[in-house]
Amino acid sequence: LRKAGLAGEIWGHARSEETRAAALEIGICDQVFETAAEAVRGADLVVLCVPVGAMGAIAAEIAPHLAVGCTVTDVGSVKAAVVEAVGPHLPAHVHFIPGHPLAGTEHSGPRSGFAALFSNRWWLLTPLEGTDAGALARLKACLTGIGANVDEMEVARHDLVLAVVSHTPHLIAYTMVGVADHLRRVTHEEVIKYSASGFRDFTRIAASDPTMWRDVFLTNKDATLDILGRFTEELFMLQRAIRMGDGQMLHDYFTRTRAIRRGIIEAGQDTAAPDFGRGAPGGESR
Ligand SMILES: NC(=O)c1ccc[n+]([C@@H]2O[C@H](COP(=O)([O-])OP(=O)(O)OC[C@H]3O[C@@H](n4cnc5c(N)ncnc54)[C@H](O)[C@@H]3O)[C@@H](O)[C@H]2O)c1
Ligand SMILES: O=C(O)C(=O)C[C@]1(C(=O)O)C=C[C@@H](O)C=C1
Repeated sequence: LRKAGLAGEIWGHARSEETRAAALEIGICDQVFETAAEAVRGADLVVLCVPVGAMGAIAAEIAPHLAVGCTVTDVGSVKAAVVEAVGPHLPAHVHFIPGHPLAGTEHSGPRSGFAALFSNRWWLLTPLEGTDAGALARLKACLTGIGANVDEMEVARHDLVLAVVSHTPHLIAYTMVGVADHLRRVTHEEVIKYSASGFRDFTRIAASDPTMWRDVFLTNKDATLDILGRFTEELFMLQRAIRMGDGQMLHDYFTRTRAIRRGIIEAGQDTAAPDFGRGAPGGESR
């Protein structure tokens, strides 16, 4: 927002003195406050950026302090749970428009942010019934102004789609790294020492914030369990093909998945390109 010149003043809140000081030091906030209530005073736009499970408490705290006509949005990875937790606290004189940028890294904290993070990435909005058209248009203009591609989606559909493209893949990465860690004890560290790039990508994902991902799975339970069930069925099918020596089945399957990957690249949605280590000041490199 700052780089695009889209905000007059940016005020922030974080619980720890260290995080507030970092936000001032790197210049992403003009002022920081010890409470969320102080940080939202007189704001045109409020963005909630806490783990999904913490959204409700923050909404309750800020609700009495929100200006008339203010837009409240969020960046939570799950939408139904946020709508349920935040919506009831907000007064009728504010516009609540839930959102989710499909961009991020395994790093946390203000020093992991960088101006190009949302550039050419999807930012999904899940407007609720009766959302003010003017407020929605202003928020969209703001997000496209920072380089994001904005789309609208219905809340339940968002949670199902994200269970496929983000939540379940994270669970699989966590599991695979757990399996390797268990094996490491048997193989005297060779697993980690010789891990090839496929496994290294899994370890990057599995290094993501534990609180954030705990909340994702606790709040997008049904969709994740549905996709995980389908994943397990496919896995058993592949397991059987390996056991039976069914090379044709394996080849056909991998040909299909290769086409999906190529489709993603052709659509310009390849996320492998950014160098997160370089792009995230202060963040660890991959
Ligand atoms: N990291 C990603 O890849 C990514 C991408 C899209 C959306 N999101 C969503 O964005 C939100 C924030 O994630 P982030 O990656 O910016 O995390 P982050 O760790 O950088 O920031 C979260 C902040 O919330 C604070 N916090 C945690 N629990 C809190 C509580 N109970 N009360 C008040 N503050 C609390 C933390 O101290 C931290 O300052 C989450 O809802 C996450 O699901 C993350
Ligand atoms: O590349 C990463 O580190 C991410 O996992 C980012 C990622 C994802 O693509 O799944 C993670 C969670 C989100 O809610 C949005 C984006």
